[in-house]
Amino acid sequence: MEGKETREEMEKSGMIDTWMRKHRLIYTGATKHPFILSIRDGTVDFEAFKTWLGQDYIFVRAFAPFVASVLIKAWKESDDSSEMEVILSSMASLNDEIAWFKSEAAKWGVQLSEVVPQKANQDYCRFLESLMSPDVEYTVAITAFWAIEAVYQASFALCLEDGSKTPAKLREACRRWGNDGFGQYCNSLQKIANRHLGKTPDDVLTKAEVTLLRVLEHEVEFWNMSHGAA
Ligand SMILES: Cc1ncc(CN)c(N)n1
Repeated sequence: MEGKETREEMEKSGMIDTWMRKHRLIYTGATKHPFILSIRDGTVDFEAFKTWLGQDYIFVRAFAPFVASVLIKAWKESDDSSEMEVILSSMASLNDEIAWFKSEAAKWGVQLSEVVPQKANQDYCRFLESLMSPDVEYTVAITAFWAIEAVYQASFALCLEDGSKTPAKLREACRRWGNDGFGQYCNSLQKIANRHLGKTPDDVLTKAEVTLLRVLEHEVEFWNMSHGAA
Protein backbone atom coordinates (compact mmCIF):
# COMPACT_ATOMS: atom_id res chain seq x y z
CA MET A 1 0.00 0.00 0.00
CA GLU A 2 1.30 3.44 -0.92
CA GLY A 3 1.21 6.31 1.53
CA LYS A 4 3.25 8.26 4.01
CA GLU A 5 6.37 6.50 5.29
CA THR A 6 6.25 5.68 8.98
CA ARG A 7 9.10 6.86 11.17
CA GLU A 8 10.35 3.25 11.43
CA GLU A 9 10.43 2.94 7.63
CA MET A 10 12.30 6.24 7.29
CA GLU A 11 14.88 5.16 9.84
CA LYS A 12 15.68 1.99 7.95
CA SER A 13 17.20 3.89 5.02
CA GLY A 14 18.39 6.76 7.20
CA MET A 15 16.54 9.98 7.78
CA ILE A 16 18.89 12.00 5.58
CA ASP A 17 18.12 9.90 2.49
CA THR A 18 14.40 10.20 3.24
CA TRP A 19 14.70 13.99 3.49
CA MET A 20 16.80 14.20 0.34
CA ARG A 21 14.03 12.39 -1.53
CA LYS A 22 11.32 14.52 0.09
CA HIS A 23 13.14 17.81 -0.57
CA ARG A 24 14.73 16.81 -3.89
CA LEU A 25 13.80 20.08 -5.60
CA ILE A 26 15.53 22.41 -3.15
CA TYR A 27 18.49 20.00 -2.78
CA THR A 28 18.96 20.03 -6.54
CA GLY A 29 18.58 23.82 -6.52
CA ALA A 30 21.49 24.03 -4.09
CA THR A 31 23.75 21.43 -5.72
CA LYS A 32 23.09 22.15 -9.42
CA HIS A 33 22.85 25.91 -9.26
CA PRO A 34 23.37 27.89 -12.51
CA PHE A 35 26.67 29.23 -11.08
CA ILE A 36 27.99 25.68 -10.64
CA LEU A 37 26.60 24.63 -14.03
CA SER A 38 28.43 27.60 -15.60
CA ILE A 39 31.73 26.35 -14.09
CA ARG A 40 30.97 22.86 -15.34
CA ASP A 41 30.18 23.97 -18.89
CA GLY A 42 33.11 26.41 -19.02
CA THR A 43 31.01 29.56 -19.48
CA VAL A 44 31.62 30.89 -15.95
CA ASP A 45 32.22 34.61 -15.61
CA PHE A 46 35.55 34.97 -13.78
CA GLU A 47 34.27 38.12 -12.03
CA ALA A 48 31.48 36.00 -10.53
CA PHE A 49 34.10 33.47 -9.40
CA LYS A 50 36.12 36.27 -7.76
CA THR A 51 32.98 37.48 -5.99
CA TRP A 52 32.33 33.96 -4.72
CA LEU A 53 35.98 33.63 -3.59
CA GLY A 54 35.93 36.82 -1.49
CA GLN A 55 32.51 36.13 -0.01
CA ASP A 56 33.28 32.49 0.78
CA TYR A 57 36.45 33.51 2.62
CA ILE A 58 34.26 35.57 4.97
CA PHE A 59 31.80 32.67 5.27
CA VAL A 60 34.54 30.18 6.15
CA ARG A 61 35.79 32.46 8.92
CA ALA A 62 32.30 32.28 10.46
CA PHE A 63 31.98 28.57 9.69
CA ALA A 64 35.07 27.71 11.81
CA PRO A 65 33.49 28.86 15.12
CA PHE A 66 30.29 27.04 14.12
CA VAL A 67 32.29 23.81 13.70
CA ALA A 68 33.93 24.50 17.07
CA SER A 69 30.46 24.78 18.62
CA VAL A 70 29.50 21.39 17.10
CA LEU A 71 32.67 19.95 18.61
CA ILE A 72 31.62 21.20 22.05
CA LYS A 73 28.14 19.70 21.60
CA ALA A 74 29.68 16.36 20.52
CA TRP A 75 31.91 16.37 23.59
CA LYS A 76 28.90 17.03 25.84
CA GLU A 77 26.18 15.00 24.14
CA SER A 78 27.69 12.18 22.09
CA ASP A 79 28.19 8.65 23.37
CA ASP A 80 30.64 7.83 20.56
CA SER A 81 34.15 9.28 20.87
CA SER A 82 34.91 8.78 17.16
CA GLU A 83 32.44 11.57 16.31
CA MET A 84 34.63 14.17 17.98
CA GLU A 85 37.53 13.00 15.84
CA VAL A 86 35.59 13.50 12.59
CA ILE A 87 34.68 17.04 13.69
CA LEU A 88 38.25 17.74 14.81
CA SER A 89 39.59 16.66 11.40
CA SER A 90 37.23 19.17 9.86
CA MET A 91 38.64 21.94 12.06
CA ALA A 92 42.16 21.02 10.97
CA SER A 93 41.21 21.21 7.30
CA LEU A 94 39.53 24.58 7.82
CA ASN A 95 42.93 25.91 8.78
CA ASP A 96 44.24 24.76 5.36
CA GLU A 97 41.12 26.12 3.69
CA ILE A 98 41.68 29.63 5.06
CA ALA A 99 45.30 29.52 3.86
CA TRP A 100 44.05 28.34 0.44
CA PHE A 101 41.57 31.25 0.19
CA LYS A 102 44.38 33.69 0.94
CA SER A 103 46.73 32.31 -1.71
CA GLU A 104 43.92 31.93 -4.26
CA ALA A 105 42.78 35.52 -3.63
CA ALA A 106 46.34 36.75 -4.23
CA LYS A 107 46.39 34.86 -7.58
CA TRP A 108 43.10 36.43 -8.68
CA GLY A 109 43.93 39.92 -7.39
CA VAL A 110 41.13 39.85 -4.79
CA GLN A 111 41.92 42.03 -1.75
CA LEU A 112 40.34 40.01 1.05
CA SER A 113 40.67 42.85 3.58
CA GLU A 114 38.43 44.98 1.35
CA VAL A 115 35.67 42.44 0.76
CA VAL A 116 32.38 43.60 2.27
CA PRO A 117 29.99 40.78 3.17
CA GLN A 118 26.85 40.90 1.03
CA LYS A 119 23.38 40.49 2.50
CA ALA A 120 23.01 36.78 1.64
CA ASN A 121 26.36 36.11 3.31
CA GLN A 122 25.48 38.16 6.39
CA ASP A 123 22.17 36.32 6.70
CA TYR A 124 23.87 32.94 6.37
CA CYS A 125 26.56 33.84 8.95
CA ARG A 126 23.86 35.08 11.34
CA PHE A 127 22.03 31.78 10.88
CA LEU A 128 25.25 29.88 11.70
CA GLU A 129 25.62 32.00 14.80
CA SER A 130 22.09 31.09 15.91
CA LEU A 131 23.02 27.40 15.63
CA MET A 132 26.00 27.96 17.95
CA SER A 133 23.66 28.54 20.89
CA PRO A 134 23.95 25.89 23.63
CA ASP A 135 20.13 25.56 23.35
CA VAL A 136 20.49 24.02 19.88
CA GLU A 137 20.65 20.24 20.13
CA TYR A 138 23.71 18.36 18.82
CA THR A 139 21.40 16.39 16.47
CA VAL A 140 20.17 19.62 14.87
CA ALA A 141 23.67 21.13 14.61
CA ILE A 142 25.28 17.99 13.13
CA THR A 143 22.50 17.77 10.53
CA ALA A 144 23.17 21.37 9.50
CA PHE A 145 26.91 20.69 9.46
CA TRP A 146 26.47 17.68 7.19
CA ALA A 147 24.21 19.67 4.82
CA ILE A 148 26.62 22.61 4.55
CA GLU A 149 29.52 20.32 3.64
CA ALA A 150 27.45 18.00 1.42
CA VAL A 151 26.17 20.84 -0.78
CA TYR A 152 29.73 21.92 -1.62
CA GLN A 153 30.84 18.32 -2.14
CA ALA A 154 28.00 17.50 -4.55
CA SER A 155 28.28 20.83 -6.37
CA PHE A 156 32.01 20.78 -7.00
CA ALA A 157 32.11 17.04 -7.73
CA LEU A 158 29.73 17.82 -10.60
CA CYS A 159 32.38 20.14 -12.09
CA LEU A 160 34.93 17.29 -12.10
CA GLU A 161 32.78 14.63 -13.78
CA ASP A 162 33.81 13.19 -17.14
CA GLY A 163 32.71 15.48 -19.91
CA SER A 164 32.74 18.63 -17.79
CA LYS A 165 34.45 21.64 -19.34
CA THR A 166 35.59 23.27 -16.10
CA PRO A 167 38.31 25.85 -16.89
CA ALA A 168 41.80 24.67 -15.85
CA LYS A 169 42.14 27.71 -13.55
CA LEU A 170 39.16 26.53 -11.49
CA ARG A 171 39.91 22.81 -11.30
CA GLU A 172 41.93 23.10 -8.10
CA ALA A 173 39.06 24.92 -6.37
CA CYS A 174 36.65 22.19 -7.52
CA ARG A 175 38.99 19.44 -6.32
CA ARG A 176 39.10 21.03 -2.85
CA TRP A 177 35.48 20.04 -2.18
CA GLY A 178 34.78 17.62 -5.03
CA ASN A 179 37.51 15.07 -4.25
CA ASP A 180 36.74 11.54 -3.01
CA GLY A 181 38.28 12.14 0.42
CA PHE A 182 35.93 15.06 1.02
CA GLY A 183 33.11 12.79 -0.18
CA GLN A 184 34.06 10.15 2.40
CA TYR A 185 34.22 12.78 5.12
CA CYS A 186 30.68 13.93 4.15
CA ASN A 187 29.55 10.28 4.37
CA SER A 188 30.99 10.09 7.89
CA LEU A 189 29.05 13.22 8.86
CA GLN A 190 25.91 11.79 7.27
CA LYS A 191 26.30 8.55 9.30
CA ILE A 192 26.70 10.52 12.53
CA ALA A 193 23.65 12.66 11.71
CA ASN A 194 21.57 9.59 10.79
CA ARG A 195 22.53 7.80 14.00
CA HIS A 196 21.35 10.70 16.14
CA LEU A 197 18.26 11.45 14.04
CA GLY A 198 17.23 7.80 14.44
CA LYS A 199 16.94 8.12 18.20
CA THR A 200 15.88 11.71 18.71
CA PRO A 201 12.40 12.76 19.93
CA ASP A 202 9.91 13.88 17.27
CA ASP A 203 10.12 17.60 18.15
CA VAL A 204 13.92 17.62 17.66
CA LEU A 205 13.50 15.64 14.45
CA THR A 206 11.20 18.36 13.14
CA LYS A 207 13.69 21.06 14.17
CA ALA A 208 16.47 19.21 12.33
CA GLU A 209 14.37 18.95 9.15
CA VAL A 210 13.51 22.66 9.25
CA THR A 211 17.18 23.50 9.85
CA LEU A 212 18.21 21.35 6.89
CA LEU A 213 15.77 23.25 4.67
CA ARG A 214 17.13 26.61 5.94
CA VAL A 215 20.68 25.50 5.08
CA LEU A 216 19.63 24.57 1.54
CA GLU A 217 17.87 27.92 1.10
CA HIS A 218 20.92 29.82 2.36
CA GLU A 219 23.17 27.85 0.00
CA VAL A 220 20.96 28.77 -2.97
CA GLU A 221 21.03 32.45 -1.90
CA PHE A 222 24.80 32.27 -1.53
CA TRP A 223 25.24 30.99 -5.09
CA ASN A 224 22.71 33.59 -6.34
CA MET A 225 24.78 36.33 -4.74
CA SER A 226 27.93 35.25 -6.60
CA HIS A 227 26.20 34.51 -9.87
CA GLY A 228 24.13 37.70 -9.99
CA ALA A 229 27.03 39.96 -9.11
CA ALA A 230 28.89 39.57 -12.40
C1 LIG B 1 28.63 28.88 1.50
C2 LIG B 1 29.48 27.69 1.78
N1 LIG B 1 28.88 26.51 2.05
C3 LIG B 1 29.67 25.42 2.35
C4 LIG B 1 31.02 25.48 2.38
C5 LIG B 1 31.85 24.26 2.66
N2 LIG B 1 32.47 24.33 3.92
C6 LIG B 1 31.59 26.72 2.11
N3 LIG B 1 32.93 26.90 2.10
N4 LIG B 1 30.82 27.84 1.79
